[in-house]
Order: sequence, then structure tokens, then C-alpha cells
Amino acid sequence: MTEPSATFLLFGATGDLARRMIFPSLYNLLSDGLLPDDFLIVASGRSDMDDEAFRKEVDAALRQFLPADRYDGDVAARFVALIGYQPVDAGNADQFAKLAERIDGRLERGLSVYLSTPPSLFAPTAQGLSEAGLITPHTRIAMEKPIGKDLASSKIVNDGIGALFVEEQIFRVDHYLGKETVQNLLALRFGNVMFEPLWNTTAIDHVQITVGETVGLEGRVSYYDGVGALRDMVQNHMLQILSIIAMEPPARMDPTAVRDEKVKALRSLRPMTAETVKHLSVRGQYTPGAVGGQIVTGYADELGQPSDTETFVALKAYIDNWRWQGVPFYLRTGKRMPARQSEIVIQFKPVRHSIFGRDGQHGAGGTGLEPNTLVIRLQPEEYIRLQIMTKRPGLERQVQLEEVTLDVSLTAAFAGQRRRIAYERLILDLLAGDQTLFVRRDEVEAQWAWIDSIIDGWREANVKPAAYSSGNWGPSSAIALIERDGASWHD
Ligand SMILES: NC(=O)C1=CN([C@@H]2O[C@H](COP(=O)(O)OP(=O)(O)OC[C@H]3O[C@@H](n4cnc5c(N)ncnc54)[C@H](OP(=O)(O)O)[C@@H]3O)[C@@H](O)[C@H]2O)C=CC1
Ligand SMILES: O=C1O[C@H](COP(=O)(O)O)[C@@H](O)[C@H](O)[C@H]1O
Repeated sequence: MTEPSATFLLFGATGDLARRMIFPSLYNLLSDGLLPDDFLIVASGRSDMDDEAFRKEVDAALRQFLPADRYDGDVAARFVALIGYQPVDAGNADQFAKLAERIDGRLERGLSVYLSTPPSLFAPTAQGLSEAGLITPHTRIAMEKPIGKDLASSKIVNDGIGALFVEEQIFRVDHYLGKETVQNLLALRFGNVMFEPLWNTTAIDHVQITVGETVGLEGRVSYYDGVGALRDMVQNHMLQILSIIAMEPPARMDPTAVRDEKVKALRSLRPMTAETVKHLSVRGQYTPGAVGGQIVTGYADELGQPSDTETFVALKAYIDNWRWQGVPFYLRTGKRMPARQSEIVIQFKPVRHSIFGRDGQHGAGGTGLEPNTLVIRLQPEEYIRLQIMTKRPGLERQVQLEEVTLDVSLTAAFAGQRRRIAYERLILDLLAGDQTLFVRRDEVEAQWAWIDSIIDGWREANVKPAAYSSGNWGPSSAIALIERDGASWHD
């Protein structure tokens, strides 16, 4: 089927993600004329309400979460008129039958189902859809993260869904893949001739990936505690970024070629052990402090009890393949960091031989020679900066070098272009059936296999989170993790 799905069925429609991201994204797509004619949105949650009551809730969410200049009352009225609400408890077969009545006669034109519910409901929901006759070759199913909490449980979820859908119908969402800046990594690497020859152990000293957040638990206590930063952020978003940085060039931009290369990189991650986690990983948990001038409470206070869940993690990872032999990938992510800042830093090696120092050695003679650094800022700003060496103007007998920045601000270069919500891209691709920016089963499982090795290592070696004051880049051991190697975090 080449036409986009004519019906979008959203489970979890009363939830936080639907209100903040999914409805605003659908609204934007409608406003830009990107939804098919005669499009129907069937929204479902456990709560009982009628179409009108739910439409009012969606309108309120649009007013709250769209930028003020995006909300247009006429478009919003057209948008909510597309939505019907049907209460369904995932375990209630009768309610699935009522849901099917809403979609009656439309299945041939394609149904895209989106599961924005807790993952424990994915398989029962798929079962309910099947029993109600809603699964046909024209049905697709999208699932939010997390897929499980370890490799074993992710296999159970994948098996449950896989029993009713073939892989080509399954769209595992990682919203980072919908971000322009993450897709731009592919453009940077494979749309330019100058980076690829240097993109390996010969020229690269190390790679840093940082995803810093200033927020704390944000009311997601019941989800987050026991999950922690490693499972919440590294297992999915950060490993997806790492796989795009590390993969071999795919033959073409299609779902199989791209995902084949990503999974090879993920499978090459060196597993950790109880011995190696002690020097390759740091766990942290925030305590009271100040973020952006505001005093905030600690994690345990927000939770109401002590906990061993990490809100920060830093890792030194190795990818055991030809390209990346000996190149450490330093990853760190945390809540209550000093800034919301996500970036990738490619630290190149020094030039092989310095012609500038008095004795010909690199860095000798105080000439200021430094290795090149490529900084790719993903958010909140979007830019690519390359630090290169230039001659400082002057008449000194010995050439003095200074770093200058080649600065490509994507925000400025594309100033006329509206920044899209990541979910807009993903929903559009789901409707169109393009899986390139969705995560394949083998990728999720390779990600979990590596994460499990760290969690097992932590358990066996009894590694607990170290305290860090909110507003800092994690515990001091996270700084030591990289400084031991003679490098430092690019803050
Ligand atoms: N919020 C976020 O920023 C992010 C969330 N996610 C993931 O997205 C999913 C949804 O998250 P979020 O919106 O925050 O969660 P919420 O807890 O806010 O919403 C959960 C939704 O699931 C519905 N639900 C709960 N139990 C049942 C049931 N037995 N049968 C049918 N529906 C049920 C709820 O319906 P009702 O309210 O009517 O009871 C509600 O619509 C989760 O998997 C989460 O991990 C992923 C990335 C970010
Ligand atoms: O998936 C998640 O992502 C958000 C961070 O997303 P971003 O787009 O704002 O960078 C994180 O806050 C949340 O804990 C996690 O579940």
C-alpha cells in the first residue's frame, strides 16, 4: 500500500506525552496540509468521556503546549473535529469491539496504531486489536519506549507484538531520531567528502556524547524510580546517536541499509563486567542544589524516600571493530545538570609532526598548537563548530597559532524554516510506512544486551549512585573518568 494511512488510532491519548507532543504534532501536520483527506483520529484512554469532552481537552492541550503564535482557533476547530474518543481498558475485549465500530469500513485505507501507554500494555493491546479484527496487512503499529526493562523483558514485548504483526508493520519510536539535528548527523557524515576519510581511529582521539537536562522527575516518579538514567536515556536515545556516529556508510538511505549498519555498530559495543564497570562507569543521584538560579530539592526528597536509582550516568565505551579500535566513546546524561545541553564532540588527534615548535615536537615551543575539535550541538541551539588552528597576526619570529571556530549555525542558516517537533517527522513517516527513522527489533535487543552487561556489573560489584549537588555535571568521579585519560568534558 503506497497511500498514507487514513486512520490514526492513539492509545494513551489522555496521557502526558499525547498532550505535550502527539496532538500538537498532528495539529501542525494538519495546519500544513500534510494529513491525508478524510483523516480520522481515534483517541483512546482508560478514562470515560465523550467526544466533545475529549475535544475540549485536546484544545486545552494545544493552547498550553503549542507556541502562542502557532495556535490558530480555526485550525484547532478543524483539528479537533477529526477526533473521536473511545474509552478502552487494555484488558477489556468489549471495549475493543466498540473501538472497531469507530473504524468500520476504513481498514482498507490503512490504520496506524500508536501505543503511548506503559509497555506492559503493548502485548495485551495488540491482542485486543487482533480479536476486534483491526489487524490487517494495512495496519501498522508504533510503540513508545521503553521496550522492556532488560533484554529478557524486551524479547517478551517484541514476541507479543511479533506474534500479530510482521516486522515491516512495527514502528519502534525513539523520538531522538525525529530530531532534525540527529538526522543531520547522517547529512554531515555522508553528504560531505571531508569528514569520512578522517572518521576513524587514525584521526579521532575520542568521542563525547552529552545529553544534559535541567529538569528533575517532573511528576514521573512512578515510572522513573527503579528505571534510572541508564535505561531511560542511554539504552535508547544515546545509543541511537552513538550508532549513527559509529556506523559504516550505508549503501543508500533506506530502512534496511541504514538499520543494518547501525545494528552492526551496536553489536560491536564491548560488554562491561563487574571488574570493568568500576573504572568505565559512574552512577550519580542529585541532591538539593541550585539550577539556573533556582533552589531545587534532591531526588530522594522528591521521591519521599531513599533510593538507589541513578539520575546521572557517565560511561567510557569501546566499539570493538576495525574503524574504532582504541577510540573511547564517553557518554554522559543526567537530570538537574547546569544546562539543557545535548552535544557530540569529536576530538581529533594532534597533527603527527609539528613544524612550529622550536624542537619540531608537537606542542613544543609554546606555539599554541591544539588538536582540532568538531562540536555538534543538538539542542537547545543547533550548530556545528570546527575548531581549527590559524596563525595569530603579528611579527613574532616564531609563528603563534590560535584556535578559531568555523561556525555553522543551523538556526541562522535556516532562519526562515520552522523548527519541527520530532514527533511530526515520525508520525508522518509512520503514516507513510517509512521505517528508516524507527528502531528495528535487533537494534533494541543489541542495545539491551550492552545495557544489561552494565547493570549486571553494577549489581555484582555493588556500585551505588554517588551524590551530586543539583546544578553540577554529576559527581566528581565523572570528571575523573575522562581526565584519567588526559582529556576533559567539553562544557
Ligand atoms: N511523557 C514523556 O515525556 C515520555 C513518555 N514516553 C513513554 O510514552 C508512554 C506514555 O507516557 P506518558 O504519556 O508520560 O504516560 P501517562 O501515565 O501520562 O499516560 C498513560 C496513558 O496510558 C493510559 N492507560 C493506563 N493504563 C491503561 C489501561 N489499563 N488500559 C488502557 N489505557 C491505559 C492512560 O489512560 P488514563 O489516563 O485514561 O488512565 C494514559 O492515557 C510510556 O511508555 C512512556 O514511557 C516516552 C518518552 C517520553
Ligand atoms: O525519553 C525521554 O526523553 C526526555 C528528554 O527528551 P528531550 O527531547 O527533551 O531531550 C527525558 O526527559 C525523559 O526522562 C525520557 O524518558
